[in-house]
Amino acid sequence: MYHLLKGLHEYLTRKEEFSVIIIGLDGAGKTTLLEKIKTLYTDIPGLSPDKIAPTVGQNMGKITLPSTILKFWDLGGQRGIRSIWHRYYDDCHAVVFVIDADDRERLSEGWEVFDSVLSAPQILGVPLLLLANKQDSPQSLSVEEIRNDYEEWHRRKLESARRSYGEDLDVQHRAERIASLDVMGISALEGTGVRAVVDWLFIRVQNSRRRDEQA
Ligand SMILES: Nc1nc2c(ncn2[C@@H]2O[C@H](COP(=O)(O)OP(=O)(O)OP(=O)(O)O)[C@@H](O)[C@H]2O)c(=O)[nH]1
Ligand SMILES: [Mg+2]
Repeated sequence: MYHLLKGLHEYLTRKEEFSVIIIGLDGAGKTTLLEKIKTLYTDIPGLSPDKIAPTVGQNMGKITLPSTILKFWDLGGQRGIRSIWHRYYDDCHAVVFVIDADDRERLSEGWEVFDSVLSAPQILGVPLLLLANKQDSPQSLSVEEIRNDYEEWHRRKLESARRSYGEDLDVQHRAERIASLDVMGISALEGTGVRAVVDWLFIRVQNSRRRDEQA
């Protein structure tokens, strides 16, 4: 009887675990975001920003939500480390791409990398969120400006690709993904917008799981 009740209790209180990867260029604020998420959602506060060093490899953090555990993988963004990202693609349920909206000089480098993430076959159907970080900085580009900048960059890239190689078969699919792309503004440093990001992830991982089950 005890085992039966224990089993029933475990069944009723079980939590499903989903993996979220946080990627983007070095210095975009990924680890600052993960540490802020830990502070807001766990009993153990995350590292304060002055204790955060560039990530060599990965950091992991878990948070518990109603019937759900979100497991975050914050991956190093330096050029030489980006080659490990793809190893996490097969097992992730959502992708968060962080852009430094305060660093105009590295925007096109960021879009180049973002574009390769968008076209990675393993994550074509996975929920993807673009974050315009550092909104606390007065010079930072707004969410609208970030979206426009990416669309403009992408349009220019397509034009030059068309000139060199003709029409790309993948264009239609990519255009749809960009049109439905969600972009949110946050300050990982101050925590503004961070709860909205976690809410978005919570809803999207549940919805995409349901679609998997129906398929
Ligand atoms: N003003 C401001 N600065 C931020 C914000 N988020 C991060 N930073 C700063 O940006 C710098 C880089 O932050 P990290 O979190 O280490 O960046 P990262 O994306 O993890 O970098 P890598 O680990 O090298 O890939 C640090 O000096 C942070 O304090 C933010 O929201 N606002
Ligand atoms: Mg880091």
